Amino acid sequence: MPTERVVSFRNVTKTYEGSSGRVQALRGVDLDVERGEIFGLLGPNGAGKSTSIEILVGLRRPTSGTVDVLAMDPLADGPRLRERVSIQPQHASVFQQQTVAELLRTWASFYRAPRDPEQLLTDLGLRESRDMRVGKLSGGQQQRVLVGLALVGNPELLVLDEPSTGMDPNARADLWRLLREYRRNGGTVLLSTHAMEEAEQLCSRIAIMFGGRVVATGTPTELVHAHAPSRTLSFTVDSVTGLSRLDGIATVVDTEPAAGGATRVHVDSLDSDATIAMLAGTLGARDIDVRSGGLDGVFRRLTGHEYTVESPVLEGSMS
Ligand SMILES: Nc1ncnc2c1ncn2[C@@H]1O[C@H](COP(=O)(O)OP(=O)(O)OP(=O)(O)O)[C@@H](O)[C@H]1O
Repeated sequence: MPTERVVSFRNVTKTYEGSSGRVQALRGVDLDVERGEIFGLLGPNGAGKSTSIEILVGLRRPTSGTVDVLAMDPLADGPRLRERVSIQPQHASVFQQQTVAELLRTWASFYRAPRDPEQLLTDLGLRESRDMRVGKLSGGQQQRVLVGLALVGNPELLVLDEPSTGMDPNARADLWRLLREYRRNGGTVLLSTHAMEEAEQLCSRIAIMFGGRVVATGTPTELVHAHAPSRTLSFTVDSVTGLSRLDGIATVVDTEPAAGGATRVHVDSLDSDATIAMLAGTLGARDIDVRSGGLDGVFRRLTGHEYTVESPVLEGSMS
């Protein structure tokens, strides 16, 4: 099936002039999102996710580079773009006095072909809160309302900046269901997230951002294969004397005593199939457990950091 590019960034840079100097938030971002994707931007604090999103919807002007969204320039074609692209508002604080239903109805009235606000209330798990003032809702419920405001216009492209922040697991499951259904009906989603699980389970493709650049792009599986292919296997053996047979296939990273004088062994391997065959065969290992490094492993490998690390690039502080 031919793909249709919905978003394209080419060598996009953004420099902020701040009180503590110039901050180079984007240092040459290239990004392509195709129609029908749920595309995730993943990266530590300060990587440039929000700046990219704000440029994408025309809220900020890039310092240089080219941005194309549905064949439009977000700055020059703002009003036309906003009919087809919705972004979730960042804060519910400006809507404190309205009830949830009033707010969704008002917002729906801005669009030509909105979704049914009442159905959306049900889909978002907000039916019982429909007559409550937004200011009285919990943080997670307010977050659902903000996502609802982006969805009610029934856009072609839905842009969400950390949509599941503050949501409990049920709310997050509701959100994922809604976004998958929206995609099945032809929609495209671009979202930023700090949650590896969200990126892994929800997103069809991911761009990992770090220090104002996209450092890797691919499906979650492609990224894991390319950047964190090693798996950790844990197993129990009665004797450790045979472990040397794993040389060349797996590396022992830890051992610990287990019940009945046995030993629990943890190894890393790039060839888990061969390792399992050896463990189950000659070594007589039991309780074999296999774990992938997952996107966590990819993230550590590409950024050299655990998650949520500040990484601003302060021009003034560079020699
Ligand atoms: N209005 C602004 N003025 C000056 N610097 C800014 C401004 N907005 C963002 N920055 C800086 O630009 C860099 C990128 O910020 P941005 O908010 O785009 O990152 P992010 O990946 O969205 O981070 P987070 O995960 O914390 O939301 C950071 O160093 C940030 O401090």
